[in-house]
Amino acid sequence: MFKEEAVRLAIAPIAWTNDDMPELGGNNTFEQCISEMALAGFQGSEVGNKYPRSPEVLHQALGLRGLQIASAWFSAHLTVRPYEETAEAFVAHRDFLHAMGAKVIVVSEQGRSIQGQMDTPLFDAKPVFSEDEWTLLAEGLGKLGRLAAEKGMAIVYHHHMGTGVQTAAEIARLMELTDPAEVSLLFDTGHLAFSGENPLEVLRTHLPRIKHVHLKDIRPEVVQRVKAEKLSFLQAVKAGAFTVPGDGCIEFAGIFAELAGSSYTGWFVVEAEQDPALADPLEYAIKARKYIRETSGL
Ligand SMILES: O=C1C[C@@H](O)[C@H](O)[C@@H](O)C1=O
Ligand SMILES: [Co+2]
Repeated sequence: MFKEEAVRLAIAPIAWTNDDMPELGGNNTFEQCISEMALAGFQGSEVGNKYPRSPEVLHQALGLRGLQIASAWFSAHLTVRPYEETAEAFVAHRDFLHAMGAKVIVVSEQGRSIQGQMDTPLFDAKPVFSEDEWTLLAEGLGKLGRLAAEKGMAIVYHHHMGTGVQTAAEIARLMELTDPAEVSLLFDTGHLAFSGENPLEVLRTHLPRIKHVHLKDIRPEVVQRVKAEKLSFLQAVKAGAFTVPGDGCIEFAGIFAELAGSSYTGWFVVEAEQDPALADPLEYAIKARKYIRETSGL
């Protein structure tokens, strides 16, 4: 179904140790995490809070297990802080990822984001950007895109629950305001479904700009609870709102077919943050790998 060598499969360390809540999986080591990724049949990883920041040390540990770095998250604050502050942190992040051989840099604007607030209801309080904020975001992302291009890399914007770019309309606005040569898009199935969007429609609308894919599923009964009980994003994650592809309600067969028929090349990253005490990361990684093989042929 997929063209040979077009797509490689990675898995994010967030199922082993959670960057947003380091107490989740606090006992899981870096070595256990990457060994289990390889054991489950993955070729790549994103970067978690327990990963060594020395490219040499990280290369050595990953190389032993046949893994590569696909990318890593970067929090931008373009709408709330001077551009130079974001740019300085971005360049350090870019150079680390470049040394690791990654081609894309995941960027998410965190200005007025509620994703890290434990008690703020997710469906009541997400930021809605003003015209000035949209301008700051679009112009700042354009500049970050040019900084990425200096190293032959691209930025991929991560739409995210609880942020100013969450809905399909907000994604469309951002894509309109930015230059495709400077700003590409990350397609995260789980965040779109959680927000009430149809992931396949968003994929079809923006396919030429998508350069990175996060595969996560949602448990609809938990999403209902999040709305009814006014839970926050972090409480939703702890309650099990996200799971691996095939374990929730998202229809992945159509999504894989659409991507296979396109010119997409790059990584698919299984990214399903759950409490590792409740959802064994190796068991779920194996489950995801099997489902992707059966549904996409990868
Ligand atoms: O890509 C991601 C990175 C995480 O830190 C984030 O909260 C998660 O939901 C996600 O999609
Ligand atoms: Co994601």
